[in-house]
Amino acid sequence: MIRFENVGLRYGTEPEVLRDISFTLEPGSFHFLTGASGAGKSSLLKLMYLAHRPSRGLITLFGRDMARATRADLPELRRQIGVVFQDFALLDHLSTLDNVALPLRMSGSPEVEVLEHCTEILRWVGLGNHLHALPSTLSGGQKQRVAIARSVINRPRLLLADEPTGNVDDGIGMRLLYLFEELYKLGTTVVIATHNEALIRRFDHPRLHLENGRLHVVPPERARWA
Ligand SMILES: Nc1ncnc2c1ncn2[C@@H]1O[C@H](COP(=O)(O)OP(=O)(O)OP(=O)(O)O)[C@@H](O)[C@H]1O
Repeated sequence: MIRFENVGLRYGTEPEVLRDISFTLEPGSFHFLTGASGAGKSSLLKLMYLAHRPSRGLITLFGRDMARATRADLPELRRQIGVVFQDFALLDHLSTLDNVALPLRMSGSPEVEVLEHCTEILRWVGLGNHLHALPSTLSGGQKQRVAIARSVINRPRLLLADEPTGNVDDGIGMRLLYLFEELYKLGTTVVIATHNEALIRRFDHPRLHLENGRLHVVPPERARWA
């Protein structure tokens, strides 16, 4: 699904933020991505989403060498990826429901299904009473839930989420993680960056841990009891 070989990333002329990163994510796997603030979690997710180009090394996504991907290839590749970044990237002029519906409408789903699925998922994330609200009228945690609903609505092949439970209480955080867990059970490859150790421990998944610019894969048992 994704393979990194000796990938490095630097911003401008600064020292590398990520160094010699090598790992493979098998299709249908679930990993947490951990590390201290500033360790490079968001940067790594952005490399996976092709929002940054690596300074060196090779990235293979969906079996394709990304060094050969052109700008014109990006939309089709990204359509297969659900993302929740920290800025949520909602479209301000669209309602909650219309934001969530975007991926389905772009893929040509029948409108009856679009409305049914979007309403159902928005109810699940606790926003059933905000279907027609504009993002500017929502709280940070509510916007985050809209972004999460949008990221999972079309069952992407790959789901990347950056601190998806950062602005919600633990009860809603668990609900959101179960949403990702359901997607994983349906075959989606999932990577979730989080600082929330309590939530991580409830799930039996390995973690990708970043420290000093390097990445270590920690198996589930150690991830659980570390
Ligand atoms: N666009 C950018 N330009 C320059 N430096 C950047 C940029 N984005 C991130 N950095 C730097 O790269 C390093 C890693 O940042 P990143 O946001 O990837 O870390 P993080 O692990 O996601 O942090 P947090 O947990 O606080 O969100 C930091 O030192 C940050 O200042």
